[in-house]
Amino acid sequence: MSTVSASASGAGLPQAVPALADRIGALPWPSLQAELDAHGNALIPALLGADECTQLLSRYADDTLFRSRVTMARHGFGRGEYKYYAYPLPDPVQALRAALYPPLVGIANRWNEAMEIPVRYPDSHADFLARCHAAGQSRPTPLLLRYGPDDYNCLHQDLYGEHVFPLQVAVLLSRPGEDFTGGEFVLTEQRPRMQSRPEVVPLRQGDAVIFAVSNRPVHGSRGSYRVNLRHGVSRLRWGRRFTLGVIFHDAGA
Ligand SMILES: O=C(O)CCC(=O)C(=O)O
Ligand SMILES: [Fe+2]
Repeated sequence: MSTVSASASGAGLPQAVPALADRIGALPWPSLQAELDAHGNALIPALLGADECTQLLSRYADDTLFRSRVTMARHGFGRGEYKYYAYPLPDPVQALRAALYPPLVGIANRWNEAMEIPVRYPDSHADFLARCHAAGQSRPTPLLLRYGPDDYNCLHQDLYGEHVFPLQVAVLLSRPGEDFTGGEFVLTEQRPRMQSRPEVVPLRQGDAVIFAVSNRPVHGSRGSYRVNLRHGVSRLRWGRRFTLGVIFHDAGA
């Protein structure tokens, strides 16, 4: 296993923190996959350490890293803002995107089969991106979001063109209760002929949530059917909240 060394805070010996790809490889994927099948979302506790979170959010103002900035209120998306990273993605973002994709491909392919969607996904993220880019979806979609008091993110789906990878990941970079209150990660799921079902995912700093982008199959007594999902963030009561969003498909012009 390759490691990068990081000094432990306070007294004690330096601790070796496994590189991100190794940490992702060592996650309990069978149970995460079962959670995704059952609920359409799965929580990875402490995927990033506090230092990694701080590093990422502290570079929000560095515009050399980003291709564009979106003021959410201007588009009716909510309140707050976000920035899309430019290529080349900074190290941890690229590593997260490349390493989280392979363990999700099997679920994505299985879900498409159950929903009778003919698209199947290649094993490597580079190959999937080549498909996006060949179809004109070549702008990077990973993003950093920033919320302040009273900011929120309306329920939405991150679709950017014909090519869609059906799962995405968000990592909370701030500390609930200390950096902000409110600002909960919310998912809704609409089943045919039923009212929408809400779900709140309780995230702590460094936790990641894997969730369905727009559709997933649910197995019922008469076979499987397709449900429609959206995600968003409830209103912050105070403070500042940053999130890293990892979307696997790229965006069209
Ligand atoms: O800030 C959040 O928790 C939600 C971010 C989001 O919409 C996304 O990552 O696609
Ligand atoms: Fe989103």
